[in-house]
Amino acid sequence: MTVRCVQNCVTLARRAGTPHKGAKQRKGLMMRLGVIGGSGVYDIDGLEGAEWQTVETPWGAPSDQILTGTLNGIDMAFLPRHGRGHVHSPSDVPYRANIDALKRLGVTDILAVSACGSFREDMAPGDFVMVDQFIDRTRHRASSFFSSGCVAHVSVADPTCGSLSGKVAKAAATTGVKLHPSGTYLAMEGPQFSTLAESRMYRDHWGPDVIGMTNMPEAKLAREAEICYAPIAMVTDYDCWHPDHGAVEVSDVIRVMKANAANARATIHALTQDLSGTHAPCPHGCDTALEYAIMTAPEKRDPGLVAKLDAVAGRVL
Ligand SMILES: CSC[C@H]1O[C@H](OP(=O)(O)O)[C@H](O)[C@@H]1O
Ligand SMILES: Nc1ncnc2[nH]cnc12
Repeated sequence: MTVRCVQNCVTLARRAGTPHKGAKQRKGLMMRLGVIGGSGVYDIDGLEGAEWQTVETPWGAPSDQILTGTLNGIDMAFLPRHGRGHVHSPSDVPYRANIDALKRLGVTDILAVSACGSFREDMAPGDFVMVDQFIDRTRHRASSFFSSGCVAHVSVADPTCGSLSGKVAKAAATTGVKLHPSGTYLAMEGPQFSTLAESRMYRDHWGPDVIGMTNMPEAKLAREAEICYAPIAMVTDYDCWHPDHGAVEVSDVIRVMKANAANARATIHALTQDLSGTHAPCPHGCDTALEYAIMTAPEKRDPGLVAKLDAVAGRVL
């Protein structure tokens, strides 16, 4: 199935209280849970009415088709960040198309699953970290939907949704995995892993807890699209700073990733069992991030760019 410009249809259906087939009956705004699967997580099982949908966006094609359906009565939309078969390098993931496509499908909340290296002895391979801060060292990626012709500035002081992250943490805890409730993720450009000097500098002077290549600009774009975003980072290695572990090898990462992926799937299942299916107004304001963010006067806006922003910013344009 191909979805083109469905934003208005989705919004109208949700406001009219029309539940998605198989979804729980709801009062208020309907939740649709988006899951972005990282390395090792290319699908999720158990969806009722599962269908891989092609979604077109003004920002190009997303990483892959999007798997929709319901899980424990919750509307779901799953997108493998690197595509099935891991075809997109971290620098080339179409981050804007991915977030736009999820928004276009009516996603209100995103659980972002990622592999990461650790800078802390006590964050060991196999542990999960609820990331709540970022240091953005990416350099070659479009990091905003907005630009000249429609300028907007959203706050990313608190770049993740504390409310959704709390629910994800509770779900992850049911799997028995060791969970760290807070952590700072350094987003590097990649695709090479860090040099020893970089790894030591990050660890000794900058203070991040984990390192990965993909959560930026994803988190910033989710905020611009007014979607609650909860990243869960699954530790696969100690990066290269650790005297007992040496360089990061993909073979080691893949071995740990397989166990992590099973725990990620269990977390997603537990999360859907705990959700009501309603997206209550976000207490942190994620879903109103654009309220006062757009600076460009209406008569000065570029109509072409405004048209491209129909899904992510249609609420305020
Ligand atoms: C396979 S290790 C490097 C690779 O894994 C992570 O991807 P994701 O964040 O999508 O799980 C990391 O960021 C790198 O892209
Ligand atoms: N050490 C590391 N650095 C960057 N990305 C990673 N993904 C998994 N391990 C990583």
